[in-house]
Formats: sequence, structure tokens, C-alpha cells
Amino acid sequence: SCHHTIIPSFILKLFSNDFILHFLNNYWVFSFFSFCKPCDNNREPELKFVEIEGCSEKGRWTIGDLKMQTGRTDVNAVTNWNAPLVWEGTFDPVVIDAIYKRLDPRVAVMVLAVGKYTRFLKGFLESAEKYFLVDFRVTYYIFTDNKQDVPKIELGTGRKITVLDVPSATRWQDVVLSRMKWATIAIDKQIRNEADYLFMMDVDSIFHSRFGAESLSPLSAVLHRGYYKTTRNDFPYERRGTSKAYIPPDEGDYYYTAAVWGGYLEEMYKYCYKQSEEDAKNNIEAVWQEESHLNRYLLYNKPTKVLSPEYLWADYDQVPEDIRVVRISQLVKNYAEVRPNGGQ
Ligand SMILES: CC(=O)N[C@H]1[C@@H](OP(=O)(O)OP(=O)(O)OC[C@H]2O[C@@H](n3ccc(=O)[nH]c3=O)[C@H](O)[C@@H]2O)O[C@H](CO)[C@H](O)[C@@H]1O
Ligand SMILES: [Mn+2]
Repeated sequence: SCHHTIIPSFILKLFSNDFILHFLNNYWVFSFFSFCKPCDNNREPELKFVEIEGCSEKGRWTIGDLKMQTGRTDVNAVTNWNAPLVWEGTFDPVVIDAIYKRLDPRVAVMVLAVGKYTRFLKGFLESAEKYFLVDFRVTYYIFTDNKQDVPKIELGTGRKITVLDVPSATRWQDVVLSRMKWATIAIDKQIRNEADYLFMMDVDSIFHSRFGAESLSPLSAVLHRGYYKTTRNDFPYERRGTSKAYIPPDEGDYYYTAAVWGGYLEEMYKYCYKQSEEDAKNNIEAVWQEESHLNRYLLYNKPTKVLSPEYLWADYDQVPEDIRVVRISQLVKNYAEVRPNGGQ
């Protein structure tokens, strides 16, 4: 039902920089602003402005649907550069999905499944179909050296799988580092034209609960579950000045995991790929491979959304009280058995 109460016109900035909601001529109106999509090579801001009014179409919501969130007092829900820090209880899932649905974004999920890691694809894909951006358009880009082991999975409407070839590797470190390279190349060749938002994820993961549009932003990073309660001196940043991933002592906001990233990502991957190539030339490998480069990138290019460790937990660890929902969790695996060069 529509609401026709007269409310003085005002602008309410909600959740992210991506849209505003305001009251105009007795209607709630959404306005989307979207900048620097993956197709904008030179990052010239492309202002996309969509205005919608009225009440009753599909994907639309009314004021009655807005549940006031009580928020969270036990955790920090905003960064010190004023970006949302997303926790269960700080957003309304129905409202935020409906808002992003207006854009009907195309979402790309890139995963590497090299060597024995193809065994994780079935669980990853099946659980993603249940919980990851349900009702949104999603393409899974699977980078593998082993096409015939990619399982056939039943997908929802608007969702598909694209398989891309990558070479086999003899060191797991090379696979992890190569993510930046394959991502950069595939985005450039193909994905840029096919997707608005990109995710890169570890394939040895299972979705257990809703992972929705609250995760979308130009640059979304996930707090590493092991370091969200420690001080920055305990972050495992690259501390050797000879590596391009170097972060000086007394700098750093958070330690982010490399196992889930979202956003436009193109610039980030290009940067990290270049940095890791420089390191290789200088015969140095960053302490946590691409994770180290990504952490350095994010120190100087702040994420527009930070996602709590709900967005990547691990079956290795107990779930503490502040993690009210585990949305996706890394599996316990036998490192020595699954990796080409064993655990080390
Ligand atoms: C939770 C977390 O922080 N995860 C990070 C941690 O991961 P993990 O210890 O979980 O590393 P991992 O073995 O899962 O490797 C990361 C990903 O690379 C792919 N892969 C790896 C090896 C292989 O032989 N074949 C293959 O396909 C696969 O998609 C896998 O999920 O450390 C890695 C190496 O620094 C990465 O930074 C991961 O993101
Ligand atoms: Mn992993």
C-alpha cells in the first residue's frame, strides 16, 4: 500500500554511497549513483541516475516494510573513514535487497579450482545457489586446469557458470599468487563487459546463511576472523621493506582476508598483480602472498564497505558471541593432501 502522508522533503543517506532515498511529492524516491564500474578503464566517473517513484511494482517496498534496526552496541558498525562495517542486525535484509534489485546488477564470482581443489566446487556452488545473492544475476567464473572435473550444478534463473582454463602449478603459493594475474586478464578480456560487481572467493568454502546485497559496494573487504580483535601490531602484514607489500609499523586499519573480496576490483587486481611481479623480479614473495598485497592496497585505498567476519568464518574456529550468523565458512582440509607441494 502507498503512503501519502505529507512529510517535509529531506534526503536520507542510507547504508552506502551507492544510493539515496528521499521524499518527494508524497512519494519515496530512490536515486542510484554509480561510479567507476569495471568498464570504466580510466575511472572517469560515470554518473548513472535512476529515479523511481510509486509503490507497488515488483522489487519495490513501502515505508511499512522498513523495520527500524536497533543496531548493535557490542560491535563497531562504522569505520573511522565513515564506511559501513556490516554486521547482522545493522541492516534490513529485505529492504537492502529490494534497493539493489532496482539496479539489477550482474554479479561475477571468480574462483580458482586448480589441481585437487576441484573437489570443493560442488559444495561451494550448491550452497551459493542457496544463499548467495538469491534472485540476483550471478555468473560463476571457474578458473581451472581440470575442466572435466567441474560438476554439473542446477542453477537458478539468471545464473550461469563459465569455465576458464589456467595452467597447473607445482606450488600452492603460485596458485594463490596467480589469482591476481588471472583475474586481471579475465576482467580485461571478458568479465568487464559481463558484470557490474565482482567477487573473488576461496573455493574451499561453504555458504551457510544469507550473503546478500548488503555486501555490494565499489570496494568491499572482509575482516580476517583471526585479527578483528587484536591490535594492529599483531596483524601479519608484510614487514620487510624489500617487498612491495610492505606496511610500516604503526600503520594499518584492519587485517583483511584474501578469501572473499567484492566490488569493481579491476584496479585493485591490476595494482596487486604489478606489485607481485615486481617482488618476483626481486626474488621476494610476500609473507601471505596476494593477501599481503591486497592489505597494502586497502591501507591506501580505503574500502567503501567493510564486512564483518560473518562474511568469512572457518570451521577450524569456535563461533564467538559477536558472530551472530556465519554466512560462509572455510572447510577444514588436509593441507598436505590437497596441495601440490604439501602443507608448507
Ligand atoms: C581464510 C584466508 O585468509 N584464506 C587465505 C589463506 O588461505 P587458505 O589457507 O585457505 O588457502 P587455500 O589453500 O584455500 O588457497 C586459496 C585458494 O586458492 C585456490 N587454490 C589453492 C591451491 C591449489 O592448489 N589450488 C587452488 O585452486 C583455491 O581457490 C583456494 O581456495 O591463505 C592463502 C594464501 O596466502 C590466501 O591468502 C587465502 O585467501
Ligand atoms: Mn581457503
